[in-house]
Amino acid sequence: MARGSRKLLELVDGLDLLVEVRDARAPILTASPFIEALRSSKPVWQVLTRRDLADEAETSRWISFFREKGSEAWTYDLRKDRLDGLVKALSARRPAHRELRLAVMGIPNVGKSLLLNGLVGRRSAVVGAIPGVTRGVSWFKGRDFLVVDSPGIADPHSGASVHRWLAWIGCSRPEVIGGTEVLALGLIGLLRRRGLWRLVETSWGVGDGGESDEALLEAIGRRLGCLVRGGVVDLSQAGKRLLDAFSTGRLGRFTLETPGEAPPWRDV
Ligand SMILES: Nc1nc2c(ncn2[C@@H]2O[C@H](COP(=O)(O)OP(=O)(O)OP(=O)(O)O)[C@@H](O)[C@H]2O)c(=O)[nH]1
Repeated sequence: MARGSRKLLELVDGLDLLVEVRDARAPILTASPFIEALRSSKPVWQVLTRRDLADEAETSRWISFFREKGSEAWTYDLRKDRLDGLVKALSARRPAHRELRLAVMGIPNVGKSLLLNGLVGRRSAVVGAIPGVTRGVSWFKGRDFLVVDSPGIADPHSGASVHRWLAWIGCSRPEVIGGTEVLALGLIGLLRRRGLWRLVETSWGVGDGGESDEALLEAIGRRLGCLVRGGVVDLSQAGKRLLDAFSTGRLGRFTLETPGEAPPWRDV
């Protein structure tokens, strides 16, 4: 087991609550199996980040889905929203004689740091060791709660398909699954299969006329001026521009999973 996960596991006993961060555009894909295993021993609340990048109606469905399963659930644009609702709900859980102790957890790059900052304000208010709770971790003080800093935990057992989907939404690096161009071609296939090509067409005016994925990547490169000497398209640069624009929401909002339906990345 990775050192970070082991440390967290030791910590969990001393915590009252876990706040799991997931990406609103793919809440099942970005779940952490490590946290799932702790669900029977600790309450787990969900925070779906990147509300601003996901389809609004789908996000409402996901929030209802989690609440129906008995978990508190919230969604935020962590770059802009105030976290008043979540902070109030956490404060209401404060035990009588001490602060509530919680951890913000999740896979890498889902927004844990921004959430922690939003919960505790400026991060300077570090609290010392808490008796009976593992040493060597940092605690930050919120209004009625203490939050422990924790590393991102990637699932060590997840396969190439999961990494590919995570990379498409910016939660894994392209190098992990074969490089920018391969990843971009895979994304083009996904956009076409799922009726999302309209995002590219609306933003960049590149239509899908039934040509190959490679030809579409070349058309994007040409449209964006990703050219090398002799007017040849730099496919790697074109792929990077497509991946960046999709994952950061510059092509528009999307959600890749629907509650109650089998996650699409399982079959690919
Ligand atoms: N648009 C948007 N971007 C977000 C949101 N939440 C996080 N981000 C962006 O996502 C990136 C990762 O956010 P972090 O808070 O660093 O994520 P993390 O989970 O702490 O990352 P690790 O430390 O790598 O595990 C940053 O570029 C954030 O600005 C959100 O709600 N909306």
